[in-house]
Amino acid sequence: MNEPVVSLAGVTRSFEQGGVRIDVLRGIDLTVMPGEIVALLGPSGSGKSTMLQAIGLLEGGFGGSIRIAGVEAADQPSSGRTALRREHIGFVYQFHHLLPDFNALENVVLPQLIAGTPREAAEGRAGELLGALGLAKRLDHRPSQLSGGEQQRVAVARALANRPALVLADEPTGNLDEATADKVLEQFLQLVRGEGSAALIATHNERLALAMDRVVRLHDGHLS
Ligand SMILES: Nc1ncnc2c1ncn2[C@@H]1O[C@H](COP(=O)(O)OP(=O)(O)OP(=O)(O)O)[C@@H](O)[C@H]1O
Repeated sequence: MNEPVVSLAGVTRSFEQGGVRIDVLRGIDLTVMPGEIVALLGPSGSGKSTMLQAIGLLEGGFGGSIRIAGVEAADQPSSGRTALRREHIGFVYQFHHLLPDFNALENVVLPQLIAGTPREAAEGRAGELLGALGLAKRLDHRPSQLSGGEQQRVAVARALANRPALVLADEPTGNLDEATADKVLEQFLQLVRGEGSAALIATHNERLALAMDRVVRLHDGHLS
């Protein structure tokens, strides 16, 4: 049987603010299988970003078990968690976080070079991904020379560049107008499906969530 790309068991996270403790995640269980696209819904402040940070191994402070590709993150030293993240996970945020001094192609090439891909292959892959997202004529544009929707599409290509088994997306179209958001999300889903990656996508948009394979809801620190 296939191994889950991520499995969470009893994941907890609390924050202390001004002497008050807030239990944001109170025992999250979730399994995502290879290629599965899951929508993460929940009201503002329910902990969607916190949950994605847990899975992305970007921060500590979480209780419970987080397994990425079968490996228990808590058993790993910091270098092991970084390696797990680099090897298996791609991120798309609400804001693109592209490097402003590099053009679209370079922004997608760079993470591949860091991962050890030869330049020619990295450029070929970046060109293909950006082409699939309709950006073939924008390769040499810097982020400031791109529209918001185009910037997010470059961020999508960058997230997929190293062929991650899992893409984590935190409101990836949250700062776009509705029509652009729909289009970008549709292209994002199509590309992720084509690549065979799994994805966990936090969104407020119930309608867009229905285009995904499964919907999970975060409420009062629990998933349903
Ligand atoms: N570093 C922190 N210190 C204290 N409290 C925090 C911290 N990070 C998050 N929180 C709190 O945890 C709760 C969940 O925040 P989170 O950003 O995960 O929610 P969200 O569901 O992603 O919200 P939104 O949909 O508005 O982006 C919020 O009440 C927030 O104030």
